[in-house]
Amino acid sequence: MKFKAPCTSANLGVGFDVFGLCLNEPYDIIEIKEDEGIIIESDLNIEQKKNVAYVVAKKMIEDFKLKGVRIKIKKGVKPGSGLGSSAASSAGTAVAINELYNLKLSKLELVEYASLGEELASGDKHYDNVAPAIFGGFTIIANKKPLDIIKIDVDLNIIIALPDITINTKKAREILPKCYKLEDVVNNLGKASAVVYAFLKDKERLKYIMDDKLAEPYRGKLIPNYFEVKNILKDKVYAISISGSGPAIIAFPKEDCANEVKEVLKEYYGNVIETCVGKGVECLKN
Ligand SMILES: Nc1ncnc2c1ncn2[C@@H]1O[C@H](COP(=O)(O)OP(=O)(O)O)[C@@H](O)[C@H]1O
Ligand SMILES: N[C@@H](CCOP(=O)(O)O)C(=O)O
Repeated sequence: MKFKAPCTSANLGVGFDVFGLCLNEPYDIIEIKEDEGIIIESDLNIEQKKNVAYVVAKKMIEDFKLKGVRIKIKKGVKPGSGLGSSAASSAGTAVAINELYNLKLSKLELVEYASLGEELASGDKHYDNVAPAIFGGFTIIANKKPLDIIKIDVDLNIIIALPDITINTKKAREILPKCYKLEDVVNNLGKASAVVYAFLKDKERLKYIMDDKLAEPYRGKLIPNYFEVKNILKDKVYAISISGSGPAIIAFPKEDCANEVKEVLKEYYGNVIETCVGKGVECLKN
């Protein structure tokens, strides 16, 4: 069987560890078949037990007493880009094993299995990439225990800039403060609520994505020219922000400004991807 496992953009500015958006591309291609034990082949230069796909497969095989799997992963985006590269492989593996062995797990259960990969990759069980990778669309982690995810279908043009540096999510989490000022927390609460409304009814209010006080002030400095580019583009986009922990930047261009936004991002960062909202992991071949 063959699956498309999409990249995702977490946080969307003010929704740290809560908001996530599935992208139509880039994506991993995951091929799976029955085998003895666990065999992971990937184009990453890491031993198989360090591959997020391994920990997800191991737990599912133990829990359901399965024979085993051979999984081949072709990466669509390099790890440490801020586009949920590890989540794409984790989510793709969970969905692929579910389909191969006809386990009939719910999406919430699949997100729980996939989150084991995120724990390995970033040292923290954050669900904001694996949730949209499995559900598609825009997702909200409403509660972690028990896990409750809200999915909203959205339709938006997206431009991603991929600066040519790597930011390790684990390290980008470690540089964040352990305590915040109440006014900063209140700022994000109000604006995150408005972003949900924006996705449902009023795109103009996506502008609140751009006012994050919890992560961007600390992480923006790690991305060359980030604040300058954000300032140049702020009136040509509904919103622009760091994607996940960066360095990728996600922009939602206004309808008549897409080319201009693309050109500015190209000029600063070279590598630009135009895409739209994705549907989550999809089976390409049975
Ligand atoms: N299948 C995989 N795909 C991507 N990264 C993986 C995979 N397996 C293990 N990793 C590890 O996960 C880490 C990348 O995760 P992270 O820094 O969160 O980047 P990203 O935001 O791209 O997921 C790297 O240390 C990488 O080696
Ligand atoms: N909420 C997480 C999201 C990390 O996303 P990634 O794509 O950079 O792995 C965080 O901001 O740490």
